[in-house]
Amino acid sequence: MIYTITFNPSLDYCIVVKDFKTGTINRTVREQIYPGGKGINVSIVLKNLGMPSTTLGFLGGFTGDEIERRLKEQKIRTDFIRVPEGMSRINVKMRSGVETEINGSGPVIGTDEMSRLYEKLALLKEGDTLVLAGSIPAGMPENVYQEILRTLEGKKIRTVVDATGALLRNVLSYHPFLVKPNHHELGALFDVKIDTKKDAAVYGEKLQQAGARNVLVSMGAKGAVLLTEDGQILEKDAPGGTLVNSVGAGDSMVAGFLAGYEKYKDYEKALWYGLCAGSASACGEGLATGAQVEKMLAEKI
Ligand SMILES: Nc1ncnc2c1ncn2[C@@H]1O[C@H](COP(=O)(O)OP(=O)(O)OP(=O)(O)O)[C@@H](O)[C@H]1O
Ligand SMILES: O=P(O)(O)OC[C@@]1(O)O[C@H](CO)[C@@H](O)[C@@H]1O
Repeated sequence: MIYTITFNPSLDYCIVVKDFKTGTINRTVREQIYPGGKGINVSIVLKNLGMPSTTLGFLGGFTGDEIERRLKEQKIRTDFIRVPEGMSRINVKMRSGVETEINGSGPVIGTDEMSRLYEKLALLKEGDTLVLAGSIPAGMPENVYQEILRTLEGKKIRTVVDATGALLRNVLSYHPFLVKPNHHELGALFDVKIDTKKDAAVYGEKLQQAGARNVLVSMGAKGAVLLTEDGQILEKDAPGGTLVNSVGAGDSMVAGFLAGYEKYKDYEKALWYGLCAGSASACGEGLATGAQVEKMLAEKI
């Protein structure tokens, strides 16, 4: 079974505003609301690609209820822990020529709720996959991802981490199966600017040297570089298409990679699956559907 953890789920309020201006009233020309948070997005795209998963994490308030209701509506298995105070955040994603995002900080997670998460994680079995993705709520220690990987050590659970900064750096020595920074996030870890696939490979290799088994560096419209545990460096352009909404493109790529790897046990095909899922999300409204990904796979492989 695949499990995704979203520490800080959200309702993504996606709006289109014509000529947005600060300091005045702007009105939307289009608005949509989706359940969000990186782990949740991975679960949604996995479901769209025919792979079941269970969403773990923390929810609070009426926004938390709505996130869960929408996931259940999509027949996605949920096993969230409720926080007694505060509400899950609403993240604003605005398109007005460019994309602007305002992400909330989310409710405080208490020690009781954290213990309940560890109880759930203790039930994971050999062969399961755990995806840790996204930011953590304010006040939570930055070693939390590392602690989770530490408790799973030796259990033969495949771990995937899509996080930034210290959250990512701290897990590397626990040999995650996959880490997926984008090129900006990878550059920030080493205080460099990464613009080319060659540089992405150079710095991606440093993550492998620090312990990651496979490193997938996504580069937006430019595609991605995959460094595999068997020593391959695979570079691939993204399938073409016009950007509509990049929210969740990276999460879709993680889902596509996992689905492709599960299906073919082949890194090159998994990379291509990931790219097609990422691009199908980026070039359409909402997250990639199974049909959109299939269409891209069929056209370009
Ligand atoms: N403008 C685009 N055109 C086509 N494909 C895109 C575009 N942007 C992203 N993608 C696809 O999605 C994948 C992941 O994108 P990106 O590198 O932006 O991830 P990310 O920064 O983690 O995304 P996000 O944080 O927006 O979810 C890319 O490798 C590519 O396949
Ligand atoms: O604040 P975080 O946890 O880093 O990112 C949260 C978020 O921006 O990531 C997803 C897209 O990847 C959205 O659904 C969600 O709003």
